[in-house]
Amino acid sequence: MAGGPGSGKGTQCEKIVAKYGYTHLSSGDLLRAEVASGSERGKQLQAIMQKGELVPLDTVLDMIKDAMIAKADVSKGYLIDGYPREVKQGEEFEKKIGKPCMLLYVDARGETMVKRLMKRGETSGRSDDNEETIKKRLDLYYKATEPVIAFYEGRGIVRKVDSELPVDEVFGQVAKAIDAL
Ligand SMILES: Nc1ncnc2c1ncn2[C@H]1C[C@H](O)[C@@H](COP(=O)(O)OP(=O)(O)OP(=O)(O)O)O1
Ligand SMILES: Nc1ncnc2c1ncn2[C@H]1C[C@H](O)[C@@H](COP(=O)(O)O)O1
Ligand SMILES: [Mg+2]
Repeated sequence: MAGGPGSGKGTQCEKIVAKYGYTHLSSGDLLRAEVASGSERGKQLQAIMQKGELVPLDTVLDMIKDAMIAKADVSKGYLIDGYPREVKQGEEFEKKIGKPCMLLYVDARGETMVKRLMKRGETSGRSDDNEETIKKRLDLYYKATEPVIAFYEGRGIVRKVDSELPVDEVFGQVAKAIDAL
């Protein structure tokens, strides 16, 4: 699952899990759980996320790998949200874990994403849902993460959905892409 901050990745993942039963792993959620644990590593991660920067590749890949292994016996398939955030992360995933069968690209305009995150910030409790950090996350998305989409387009596995539409209509496009797998 790829898309900018606030594009609707988490929203669509919830609906995918409800319909298809895949194991949803969100790199952001895994990192926030580590922060919430109060560990020393969590404190370092919090400082990075608060600035809208990316945490080190090894940290996030190890967390995803451990979470995948923990569900290996029961999983019908994995839905990974928020990873890869840069091309190098995609390459390392393939070396250490395997090749993805599809990249769902949740596409929304920058202005839409900012509006959604400012609104979400009223209730989310996420320390990175503030104007300054949102701007940094968006800039980093365009610089580091958009090239990931081009990388997988070269493999023919990108399916783009229009996340300017209402949630259920976006999900209609998502379901069509998954059903064609
Ligand atoms: N299609 C949509 N139309 C209107 N609002 C939407 C739509 N999809 C999501 N939202 C709302 C729900 C949230 O309050 C907010 C951000 O959605 P969310 O799914 O949390 O984004 P995300 O997971 O891509 O962001 P992040 O990368 O910050 O975690 O926008
Ligand atoms: N794949 C990732 N690599 C580095 N840093 C990450 C990754 N996924 C999440 N993060 C950090 C940086 C993000 O701004 C925050 C929040 O992630 P989100 O997907 O928006 O919940 O976590
Ligand atoms: Mg999310």
